[in-house]
Amino acid sequence: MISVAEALATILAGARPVAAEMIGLAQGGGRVLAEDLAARVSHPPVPVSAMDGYALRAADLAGLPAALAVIGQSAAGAPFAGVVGPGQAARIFTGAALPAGADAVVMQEDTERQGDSVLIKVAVPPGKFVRPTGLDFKTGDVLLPAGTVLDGRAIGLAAAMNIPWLSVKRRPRIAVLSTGDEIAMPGDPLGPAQILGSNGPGLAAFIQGEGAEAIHLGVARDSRESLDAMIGAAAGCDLLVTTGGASVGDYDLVKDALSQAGLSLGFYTVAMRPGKPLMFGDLKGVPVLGLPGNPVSVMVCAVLLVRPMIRAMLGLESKTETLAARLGRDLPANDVRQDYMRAALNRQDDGSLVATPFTVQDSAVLSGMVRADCLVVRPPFAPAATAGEVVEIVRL
Ligand SMILES: Nc1nc2c(c(=O)[nH]1)N[C@H]1C(S)=C(S)[C@@H](COP(=O)(O)OP(=O)(O)OC[C@H]3O[C@@H](n4cnc5c(N)ncnc54)[C@H](O)[C@@H]3O)O[C@H]1N2
Ligand code: MOO
Repeated sequence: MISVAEALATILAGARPVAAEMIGLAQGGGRVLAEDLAARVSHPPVPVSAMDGYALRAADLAGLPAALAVIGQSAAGAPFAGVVGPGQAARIFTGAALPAGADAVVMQEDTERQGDSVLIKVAVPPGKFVRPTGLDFKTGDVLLPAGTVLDGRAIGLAAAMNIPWLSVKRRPRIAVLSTGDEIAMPGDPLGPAQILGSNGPGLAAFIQGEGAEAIHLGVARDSRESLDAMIGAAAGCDLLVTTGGASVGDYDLVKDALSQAGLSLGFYTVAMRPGKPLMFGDLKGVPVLGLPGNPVSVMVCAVLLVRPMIRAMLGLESKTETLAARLGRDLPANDVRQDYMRAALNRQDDGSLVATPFTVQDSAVLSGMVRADCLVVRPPFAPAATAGEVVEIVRL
């Protein structure tokens, strides 16, 4: 059995970075930029008003109120072509270009319109309520560097930068293979001892959420024929994740089937709970992560191993973030396996976090994994701990 840190290092060493592809801007949400994005325009392109009001020359407001002749109007998209001279003003609206000659804007609320003139009741300095050219950004500014994960803010900014196409990292293609004679899929007719397969759908959703593409190969039966046929379908993927059939029972055939198919084994069994019968290797250029069948083991391994692997393939920081929290209850001493205990997380009045591991930690209890806010990390051979002690947690 190797340590979790060794297992992770081996897995990450097997992650190959994916290449780039071009997509339309509208498809960019959640994708990772492969190249720096530089603005192709300045924003705003010309000085514009930040308010509805009057564009004028600040120097005309030495004596108040000041009566100015209104000589035209500038609306967003329909600028005033004339020049605002001394003693003159132009009606202006938010986002409209500041007319030549004007150097400030007075808000409508501080004015009184009187036919063809306007009475200005407040003085403003030059530049007031004027957004200068390039206030937001200028042509050539690199605003979104390579490696940015594009969220709504970034997509909006790219649009404002006049970027219709994006070079992004290709989504890693991850094949998911569930195994087991007992597995039926939701909606299937159920035999007497069958259970519903949660690992495939759960893993696929997790993988999609991490910015990769999940390819569900289906459920292999506990036979070499079925396994051999389905393993072959993973050729060309960036990673194959199997679930189940990883332990030492008579029907745990996944490792043998993969070995026969040409797997070069990296490791088998990791000192972690859940997730001990974990396997990693290389199948003719496709990294293979063999997870145990227990649904909680699968989800914990997804968080701790599959996520970093996907992030490494996308060129993103792969280290799992941990936080400090106080224990909400006493815990016994730990054994040789690093424990990831499902726990509730609450914030105390003083702002500190308290993590309370559930009393049932069975790796078959998926509802507990879903109820959990975090995993409490217990290192191998950690001594008994009392409530209030500081522990490391991984938020879910
Ligand atoms: N003698 C030993 N027995 C076991 C050991 C051991 O060290 N010695 N390790 C235990 C641990 S820890 C784990 S974890 C399990 C892992 O076993 P397998 O990977 O072989 O998993 P299976 O036996 O195929 O399944 C375990 C459990 O999970 C259910 N399962 C499987 N696939 C799915 C699925 N797609 N969706 C939902 N549930 C699934 C399956 O029905 C079993 O109940 O081994 C222990 N035994
Ligand atoms: O390692 Mo198993 O995943 O403890 O249940």
